[in-house]
Amino acid sequence: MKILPARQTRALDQATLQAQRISSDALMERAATACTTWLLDELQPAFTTPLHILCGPGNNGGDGLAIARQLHAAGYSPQIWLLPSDRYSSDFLLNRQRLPPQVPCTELSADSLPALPAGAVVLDALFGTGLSRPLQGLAARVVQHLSQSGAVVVAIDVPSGLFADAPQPADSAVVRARYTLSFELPKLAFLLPQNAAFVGEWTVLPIGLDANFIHNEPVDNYFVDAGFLRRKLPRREKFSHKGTFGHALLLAGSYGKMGAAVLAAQACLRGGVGLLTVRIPAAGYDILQISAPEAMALPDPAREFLTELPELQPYAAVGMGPGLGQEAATAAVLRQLLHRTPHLPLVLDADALNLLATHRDLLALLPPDSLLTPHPKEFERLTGEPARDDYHRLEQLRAFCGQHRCYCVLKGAYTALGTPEGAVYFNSTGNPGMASGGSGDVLTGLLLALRADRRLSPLDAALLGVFAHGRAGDLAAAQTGEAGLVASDLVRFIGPALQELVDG
Ligand SMILES: NC(=O)C1=CN([C@@H]2O[C@H](COP(=O)(O)OP(=O)(O)OC[C@H]3O[C@@H](n4cnc5c(N)ncnc54)[C@H](OP(=O)(O)O)[C@@H]3O)[C@@H](O)[C@H]2O)[C@@H](O)CC1
Ligand SMILES: Nc1ncnc2c1ncn2[C@@H]1O[C@H](COP(=O)(O)OP(=O)(O)O)[C@@H](O)[C@H]1O
Ligand SMILES: [K+]
Repeated sequence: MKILPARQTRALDQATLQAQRISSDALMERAATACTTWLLDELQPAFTTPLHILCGPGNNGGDGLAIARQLHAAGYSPQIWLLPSDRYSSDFLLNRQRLPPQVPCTELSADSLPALPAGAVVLDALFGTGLSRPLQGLAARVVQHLSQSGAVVVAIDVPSGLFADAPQPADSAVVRARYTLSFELPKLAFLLPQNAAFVGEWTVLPIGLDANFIHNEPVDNYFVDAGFLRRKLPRREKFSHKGTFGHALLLAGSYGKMGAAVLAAQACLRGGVGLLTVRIPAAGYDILQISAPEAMALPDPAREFLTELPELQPYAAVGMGPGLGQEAATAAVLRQLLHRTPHLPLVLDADALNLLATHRDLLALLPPDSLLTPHPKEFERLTGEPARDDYHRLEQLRAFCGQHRCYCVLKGAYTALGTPEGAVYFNSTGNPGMASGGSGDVLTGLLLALRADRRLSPLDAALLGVFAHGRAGDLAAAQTGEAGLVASDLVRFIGPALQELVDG
């Protein structure tokens, strides 16, 4: 799915009206119907639940008024609270007129705020994508009142006060929603950790906006769901052989961190690689042979950390990083690797990234289309500059990928994949159960397998790997629970996660 900035959302609105020859109030009615249906199906309030709808002066408020009419028709008793304004949108005014007289409608003021008992349901339809400045005065007072109540807040389109695709000043008043119901496409704001407390659980409700316009509109940001990846992972042909899927080399492990090498190796094998060779320090030889017998071990002459780069000729892709440590001799191995692999697909993670950050001249040696997988701290070391906020970090991601012509997987909830062209793809799978040691090593191994598969472009390999890794986490958590999830569980579910992508 594409992620459209607020200004393009308005153009999409207009394109839909023209393409479908409908009036703007008919589109608003669709949006309201989608929200009302969600409320009745998912929230299932009792007829006695106090239902308050806060309406602003624009089309977001218009949505709120239309939802109120629909809820009234369904037998509920919503109460409307209007934010006074000197200018109302025409569809707001139309829906104000259409409101049955039995629906109570009160103008908000500092002395007239709704009483909100715990358990009341409040629909926040104050401001949506038309927010042009931070909330102040009465609107801010209403938001504060809402935050202090124990009400269940459902934001319509966007929590009021939250910009859909830009940061707001610290301490701005923003609605803290339990649920956010957004139309057609997700907003960038929903995907950033700094907004989690405002957005709550978000859902995208399809309202039939013009697919043609969406298809043709250039964007910087994408949300990757299963539909987005349909048919990107080819099935294994009947007469394929292990050479078809590539021979990967993994450089990983150090004394005390051999498990990282094992996890990455197992994940690479489950990722469908044709052959895997693992370069581990000598002390890891038995450990690897016993825990990943399908992999070939190529022990380093040194016992505890890597000191020598093996011959690279046989390999289709090289991964380096998990459990590596940051010894000077290992940095020298990374340097040799970068010098000798101008055209070999590379996956770099963990200490390989930390070594890049401390030996910054190495960054210039990165072969084009290299794939880096930092978590936010590793990314900060790579850029050498702390991000001001999550939006700034995204700009750093675009700049970094552009400057070094690389793909960079910035890990976390909604992992963000940056491309050399400056696009960012947000992943939709995964869960907090994956926030435990070793999950990243599994990702590295899986990505290495997909980069060794010459059938896949660098972008598709990265998208598929990140998605399947998170999906494996979701499948695993369904059995283990989130707290009980460990990285080896991810390995067990890589196969099923990839198979889902093949089967579509
Ligand atoms: N395509 C779609 O997805 C569809 C979208 N639909 C709905 O339309 C919504 C967008 O509607 P919208 O453009 O009328 O903007 P909205 O957010 O209601 O507010 C604008 C008004 O608020 C004012 N204002 C702004 N900031 C302010 C502030 N801080 N403090 C005070 N005032 C402030 C602003 O005034 P101004 O900035 O001009 O001074 C203007 O009067 C969208 O979120 C969705 O709910 C659906 O109905 C159909 C399909
Ligand atoms: N809250 C979360 N939701 C979804 N995925 C998560 C979450 N927390 C962590 N992950 C995923 O788990 C992995 C953790 O990687 P990393 O931080 O490198 O761990 P480690 O170094 O311990 O292996 C990443 O792929 C990340 O996207
Ligand atoms: K809103």
